[in-house]
Amino acid sequence: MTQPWPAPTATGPVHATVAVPGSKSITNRALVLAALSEGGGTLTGALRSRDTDLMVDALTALGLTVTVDGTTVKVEPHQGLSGPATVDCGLAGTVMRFVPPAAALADGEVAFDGDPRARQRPMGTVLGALRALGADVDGDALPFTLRGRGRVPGGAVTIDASASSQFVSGLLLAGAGYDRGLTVHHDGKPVPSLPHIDMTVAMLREAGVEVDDSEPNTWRVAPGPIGAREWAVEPDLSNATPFLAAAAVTGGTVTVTGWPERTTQPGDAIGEIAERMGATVTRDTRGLTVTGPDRLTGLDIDLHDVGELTPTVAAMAALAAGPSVLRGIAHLRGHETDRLAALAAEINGLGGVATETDDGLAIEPAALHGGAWRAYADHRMATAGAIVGLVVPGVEVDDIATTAKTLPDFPAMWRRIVGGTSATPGPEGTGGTS
Ligand SMILES: O=C(O)C1=C[C@@H](OP(=O)(O)O)[C@@H](O)[C@H](O)C1
Ligand SMILES: C=C(OP(=O)(O)O)C(=O)O
Repeated sequence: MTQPWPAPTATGPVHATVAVPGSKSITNRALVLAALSEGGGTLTGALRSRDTDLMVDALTALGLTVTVDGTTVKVEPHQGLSGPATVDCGLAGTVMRFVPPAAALADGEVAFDGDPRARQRPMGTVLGALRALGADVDGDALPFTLRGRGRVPGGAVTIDASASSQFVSGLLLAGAGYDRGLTVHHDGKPVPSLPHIDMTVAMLREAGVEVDDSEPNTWRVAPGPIGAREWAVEPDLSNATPFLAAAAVTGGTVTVTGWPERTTQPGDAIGEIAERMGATVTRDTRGLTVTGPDRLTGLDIDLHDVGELTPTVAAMAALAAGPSVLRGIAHLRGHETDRLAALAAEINGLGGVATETDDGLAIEPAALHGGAWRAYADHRMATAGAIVGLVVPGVEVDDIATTAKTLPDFPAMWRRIVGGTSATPGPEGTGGTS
């Protein structure tokens, strides 16, 4: 356990320009697609973090040559994946849900495990689907072993993806490699994080794969080769949200540079959310800029499509002048931690009034005081504590190092923006010196 991190308190409005490193979701999809393309692939602007290192390590364990030079990552041309191999999923949903469907195409045994909490994250749907598609794998959760036979028959499968969009994305990413391709049909409560499935579909198409998503809740991937290509990774817009929140909660102005004009990243929704809470938001050639009001207003919002933003939005809501209701996010109970329980506990621990509902959180305005803020090994819980600490003196995050999951340089970048200088990625692209 690291030392508690005294969250820096802003002495006035935060003004900064921030460049965030590449998107976790795009980086790990591009790596999987390069691993399934005989020509490999090159990523520029890739994220370097625990989750993406775990993906690189997984592909290396499966016999590929992956070279990493700063934020350029190259998967060399290859003849396919092979075992025996051991894959450490850490706590990365993208590794535990994306690699097994790809590894089913490997020749040889592949053993998967991860952090203690990863063993509790929902996984049975993916393994059940792989069995139905003809892969040889036991179990319903980590750890498990997959016995790859170099090919998967594929075909149609019906799953309940209401616990995670990653179940669908993982299967789709590998489906073109299955003999008969793949049709995934969802049957159950609505699938969360649909923009992340749109991201998967868009990237598959960019790699030359035919995907039919014209029918709601059904995705068809035609069998065929995946093209080798260069992937220019967009900045991680979810990781940008704490920095924009810093402006929103202090009445300052923060610009995140390189904001894409069009994107499938759910982080794009932060503009509309900040506006609804009273901030002014502009998009121009410099990026996306948020200017905070004197005091944020609360909001009632369905975050089902953009659940990844919940910790940031909850932190903003805890500092707002009016009540908020965050809905549509029951599936967050299966994230890095039970995020609904964790957010309610930590906000209440500082004197706030947050209640878990069936599918989200209700947060009432309250005067917060300093105290401990637990991160629960969850990068976004840690950054939510940092946001609260900007305006509430004496907040101490127990494990700020957990931000290394997707943004290893978060503490340094945060210190710089609170100190009034710009934060840009360093030579390794992980948010170094400005
Ligand atoms: O596919 C992806 O890259 C992701 C999908 C979402 O997962 P869920 O659908 O489980 O929320 C999101 O929360 C996660 O951070 C990344
Ligand atoms: C839910 C998240 O991560 P994972 O990819 O591990 O599911 C997240 O980053 O908010």
